[in-house]
Amino acid sequence: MIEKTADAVVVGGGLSGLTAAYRLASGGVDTVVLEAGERVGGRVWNIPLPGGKPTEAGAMYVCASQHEIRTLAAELGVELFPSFKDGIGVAHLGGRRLQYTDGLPGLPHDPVREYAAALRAMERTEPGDPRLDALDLAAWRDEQIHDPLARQLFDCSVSAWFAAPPGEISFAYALHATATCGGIRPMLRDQDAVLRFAAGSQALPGALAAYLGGRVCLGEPVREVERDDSCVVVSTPGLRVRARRVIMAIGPAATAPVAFRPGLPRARAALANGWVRGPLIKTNVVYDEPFWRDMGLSGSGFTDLGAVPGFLDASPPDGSPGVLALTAFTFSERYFRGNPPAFTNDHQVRRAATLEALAACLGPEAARPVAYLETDWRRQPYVFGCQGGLRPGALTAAGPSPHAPVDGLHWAGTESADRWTGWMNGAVQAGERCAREVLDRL
Ligand SMILES: Cc1cc2nc3c(=O)[nH]c(=O)nc-3n(C[C@H](O)[C@H](O)[C@H](O)COP(=O)(O)OP(=O)(O)OC[C@H]3O[C@@H](n4cnc5c(N)ncnc54)[C@H](O)[C@@H]3O)c2cc1C
Repeated sequence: MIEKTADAVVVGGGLSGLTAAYRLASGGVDTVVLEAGERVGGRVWNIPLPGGKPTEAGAMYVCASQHEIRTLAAELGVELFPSFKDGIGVAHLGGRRLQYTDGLPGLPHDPVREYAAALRAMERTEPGDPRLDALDLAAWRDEQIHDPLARQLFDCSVSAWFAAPPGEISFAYALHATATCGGIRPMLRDQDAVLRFAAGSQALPGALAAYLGGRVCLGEPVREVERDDSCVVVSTPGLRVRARRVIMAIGPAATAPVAFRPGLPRARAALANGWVRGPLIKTNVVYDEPFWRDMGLSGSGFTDLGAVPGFLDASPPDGSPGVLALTAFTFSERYFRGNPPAFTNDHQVRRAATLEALAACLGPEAARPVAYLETDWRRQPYVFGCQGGLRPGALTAAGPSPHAPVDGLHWAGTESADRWTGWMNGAVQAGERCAREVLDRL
């Protein structure tokens, strides 16, 4: 067993942990980062396209009002560029292919109005009433929305925000999470024009890790966190680090395999027990070129064709090769509809259904990619799914300040963010908040 000492140890080398460690190390604090996997970045992960340019297996885009991540990227010289969005979008709904330039294409007015009214009602609801935490999002939806198409539009939106079934997410948690993004409509408006990282999003954790150098230890899964009055001892199978402060930069679900002595603080235990993991598969479909642009199409759209809820142009900045990125919500009823039971677990079946749906939107060329790259986030060790959220009751059980430091333990990770929780920006903001907490106390 190797023994080390440090002023601060950071558990988790995702964007949040690395941001915290970067701010601490820049402030002269002796810091060690312990990352379970063999790479940094966690849910931010570049994979190669044919020819070698990077694309993203996980998080990809940044919104204009996400100041924390944009400031950090600028500070480290990591370039962002406006994602391609010119041209016409395509929807495939109810067996019809519809084109649109703005809003919701050719859908009947009444369901769209009912959907929009529900979003406004959600925005107007004051959080804080504990009764709202007893409700799940699907129950609230059924109280507010009666038209089946309007319910489907609502489910599409909330699936994208939480990557989890509406029936499992607390309504109060949904209010909290969307409020951290400035509210529902500002959050949706912000996604009209997004930015992407020119060298793939993992360039940002890569730049942080390059600054930190030997302070980052890979392949070190933390199994035990022991604390007493004077210090905290963090152990992996081969390494023990004694420090004055620990930043846990892992999500609530990721704390389950870690033994805390004394036990996990009550509020954090409530979050860990109540966390719903986002079961999601991300796919990048690669073509020699973005052929849809020559057809005047933006390469973005949405469908009710099961395998492809939505897609967007994720080509590199020079537009070569052409890439369509899409996320499949493996929990959704729409995902299963019309597909065989093996669908979620059979790569070939998923590939065929995905290409068929893209061809229905963008024409037969979409069925002839040069590569089809899938990342199943249900199966990534140490990450525990995509965004996710809290089950009914968990927010109340966790109390008013679940992320407050306890006995030398600090809580980072995007799930603890005050701004844009669930997003990369939240990871950066929570990392910076924790670094300030530690700097104030050392
Ligand atoms: C498919 C997908 C698409 C997404 N798209 C976007 C997007 O377009 N824009 C956006 O802003 N966000 C997006 N997100 C969300 C974004 O990726 C996350 O909000 C952000 O990366 C979270 O960073 P984090 O550091 O908080 O957590 P993580 O990235 O989960 O990092 C935690 C790290 O801790 C490590 N770890 C876990 N347990 C231990 C342990 N016991 N010991 C040591 N290390 C441990 C993990 O290996 C991991 O590296 C997406 C996520 C996914 C999966």
